Amino acid sequence: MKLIVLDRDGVINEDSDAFVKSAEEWIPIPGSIEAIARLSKAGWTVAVATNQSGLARGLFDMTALTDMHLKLQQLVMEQGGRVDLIVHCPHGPQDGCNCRKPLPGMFRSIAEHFRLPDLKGVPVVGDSHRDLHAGLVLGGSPYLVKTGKGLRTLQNILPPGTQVFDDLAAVVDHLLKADG
Ligand SMILES: O=P(O)(O)OC[C@@H](O)[C@H]1O[C@@H](OP(=O)(O)O)[C@@H](O)[C@@H](O)[C@@H]1O
Ligand SMILES: [Mg+2]
Ligand SMILES: [Zn+2]
Repeated sequence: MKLIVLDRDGVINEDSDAFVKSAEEWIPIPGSIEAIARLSKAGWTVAVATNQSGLARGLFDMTALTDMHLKLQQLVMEQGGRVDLIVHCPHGPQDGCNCRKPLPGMFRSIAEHFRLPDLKGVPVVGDSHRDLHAGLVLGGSPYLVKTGKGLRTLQNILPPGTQVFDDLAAVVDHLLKADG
């Protein structure tokens, strides 16, 4: 199974230090929607794993989050692709959950959803260290993009084997070329 796991804010859509709180604020990064559709059409299964502490912080509610994800799905479907699974951590930093990246809970859920024992070799694309670390626990291959918080993340040591690309579109170009 050709599975990829994407972080959301800063990889698919523009991030904000003020959080992305509504569908109106949810703006795709140029090329990302088309990149997801290209993966889909090439037979890849696309999952998203996103920390959404804004829920715990009371900055937005589940209706707003659902609207953001419907917008994502709609835009990708208009390009002939689809997002197969979106999982989110609704908790805040102090809630002690096991799903908030860098903890691997969401990645375990994704593996279970697709009946996989782990995520060995599955590309995990993020803009923050926590995205890369969470995926590594199950054997994911880390990809850092320079969008979102990526340039900041690049200032510090990256997990061994991390591949760095300008954006999600460049990651997808690389993966589809390797697909042959
Ligand atoms: O990049 P993903 O995981 O898709 O989502 C990140 C967002 O949930 C927010 O995560 C927050 O981190 P804290 O939750 O406050 O540590 C901040 O970094 C916000 O700027 C950011 O929008
Ligand atoms: Mg992010
Ligand atoms: Zn959580």
